[in-house]
Amino acid sequence: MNASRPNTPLLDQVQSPEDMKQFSDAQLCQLADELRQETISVVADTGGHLGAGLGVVELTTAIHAVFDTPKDRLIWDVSHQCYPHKILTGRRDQMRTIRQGGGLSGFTKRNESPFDPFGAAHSSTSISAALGFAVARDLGGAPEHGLGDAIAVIGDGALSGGMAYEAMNNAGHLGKRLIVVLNDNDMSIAPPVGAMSSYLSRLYAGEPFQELKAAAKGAVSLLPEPFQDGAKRARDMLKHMTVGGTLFEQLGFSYVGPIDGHDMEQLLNVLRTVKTRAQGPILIHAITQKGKGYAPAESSADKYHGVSKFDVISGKQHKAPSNAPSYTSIFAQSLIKAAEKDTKITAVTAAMPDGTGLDLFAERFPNRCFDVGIAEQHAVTFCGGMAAGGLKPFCALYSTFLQRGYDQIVHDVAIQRLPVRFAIDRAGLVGADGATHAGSFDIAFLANLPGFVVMAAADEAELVHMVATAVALDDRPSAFRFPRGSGTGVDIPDKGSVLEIGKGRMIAKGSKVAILSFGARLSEVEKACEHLGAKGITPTIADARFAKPLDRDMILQLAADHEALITVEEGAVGGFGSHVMQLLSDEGVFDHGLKFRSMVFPDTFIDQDSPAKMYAAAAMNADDIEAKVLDVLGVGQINARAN
Ligand SMILES: Cc1ncc(C[n+]2csc(CCOP(=O)(O)OP(=O)(O)O)c2C)c(N)n1
Ligand SMILES: CC(=O)[C@@H](O)[C@H](O)COP(=O)(O)O
Ligand SMILES: [Mg+2]
Repeated sequence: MNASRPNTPLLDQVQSPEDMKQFSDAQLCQLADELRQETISVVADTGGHLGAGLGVVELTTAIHAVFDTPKDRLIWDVSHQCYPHKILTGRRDQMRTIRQGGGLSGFTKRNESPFDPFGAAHSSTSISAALGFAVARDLGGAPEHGLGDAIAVIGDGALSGGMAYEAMNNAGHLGKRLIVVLNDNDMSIAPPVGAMSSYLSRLYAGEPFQELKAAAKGAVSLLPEPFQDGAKRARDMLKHMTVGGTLFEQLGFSYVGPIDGHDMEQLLNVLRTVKTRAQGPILIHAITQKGKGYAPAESSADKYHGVSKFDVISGKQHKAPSNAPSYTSIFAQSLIKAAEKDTKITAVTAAMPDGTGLDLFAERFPNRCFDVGIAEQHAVTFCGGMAAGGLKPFCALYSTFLQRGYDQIVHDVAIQRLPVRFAIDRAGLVGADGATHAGSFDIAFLANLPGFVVMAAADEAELVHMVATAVALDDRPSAFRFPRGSGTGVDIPDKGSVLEIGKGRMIAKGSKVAILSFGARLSEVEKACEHLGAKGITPTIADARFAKPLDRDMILQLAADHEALITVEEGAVGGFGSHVMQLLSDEGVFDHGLKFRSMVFPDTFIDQDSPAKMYAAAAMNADDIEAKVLDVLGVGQINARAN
């Protein structure tokens, strides 16, 4: 814990936004300052998402001061910027548990507070959800707190996601009262990309910001004509403030801005006027700074998007030492090596260049690396097009975000049997980001697609081989998955070997029970078998490598040679184990009495914790595997432990 806590006399009086209502504007300014210090102090102790929260401190304070939350529904896009919001909405005392087991979520969550009307963590959903609340309000839906205004706060990065436009298209057509605040800090996780980002910059680049500030003192003048009393004067002023009809106006929104999202006076004036006068959809364009008010964040390249615990004075983060390189870096290095030899290799990231390691690839091959923004659907089809055009695209996405592009995988890749290579990072349970970020479903949703090759790396050496295999596999789509974090520390081959498609490998020959692992649980399987060995039980261990196509020969042989077969995978039901079961059933193996167990994630969403504890909750650690073996062999756990 950082020694001193900030002095927060006003914040100490706020248990809920209701308590802010009697504050003067000057006090609200001070409250925002205190909120910023408190946010820094919390995240220094816990780690988590910091830069985005610091950028919306004034916005958060002003929205809660002006609007009537939770009756007015405030929806944070992605919601990684929600820490100040949580502090103001009755959760300050629990903030130091954030992202930990049993603690607060790092994102908004419906079951955590009525002030979180809609859960988020994946991007670009806020306008759709807010529009849903607006329609529910107008059609008489009246849950617990009644329904007031619907307010979406969406970042410029999130605005690169297609859903945001689908929602604006619908909202502009419906014409319902809906408030969208565009929190434009000219940053995503990495610097933002794309034509939309350039467009937003043009909306304020040439503007004399100080003049705007002055103009905003009379906030009414910020509003478009329908809301103006002095229509003519305001129209003239608006001409200075926007670059002619904005895209948002063309879509049917009233556009207000750009305004200074750190100027409380401006924000309060604008929000109060919007609250009083808005009729249809309105977009308030607020210019903010990611990391605002904390020098180490402001000056760092990533604006302290996501940080470990850190020292408040120096800003130095306490990163846990690692004994092995990360899977991500092994993937990136392997791909770079392959791309040095094969000029057809390209790589695509959806706004996660650092997270996927493609920042390294981009340094080496700037023309062959594409950051498409938060646009996973486009990323997949874009790769489909490149593959159809004769390139060898690697679509590098986190498992959880790949979910966004599923129809594109089916329709634009699999049905056309296009050789897109999916490098699926963050497969399995990821830890502090919790259920929204768990990579649980990709095995199931890919292995059921005809023609797909689906691999999982048991360790970082295997990952090197799988990259080589994917490069070589040029007649159909393929995917290889690997977990978040450090590898196991095995020797890493200089050069990957191309694996035989659909062939697993034997790790250890034993008897009675065979454990067939798919992916990175293999080390836990080996640990379990060490313990079992001490009890006189020596399972056979095999690494399947492929969930599709299955190694039929190996699986049928394991079934023939053992009393029991157990599959283990880091994924939900419907994946590898289900395919093995289908094979065994089709081949009539169960007719002859094979005992079969499939270890998969339970049918629940597992909340955030350390990965080891999440795997314990999923009953998939070494001791769970050991217990499963004992159970299937009918050996009592207690007796076995006593032996
Ligand atoms: C669908 C999806 N893809 C990727 C991400 C990862 N991600 C989380 S925050 C973020 C950047 C968001 O930028 P912006 O909306 O501008 O918010 P800021 O952090 O700048 O406040 C990204 C890419 C995500 N949450 N959801
Ligand atoms: C909010 C979000 O989606 C990302 O910031 C995510 O938390 C990053 O996760 P990694 O730390 O695994 O890259
Ligand atoms: Mg941003």
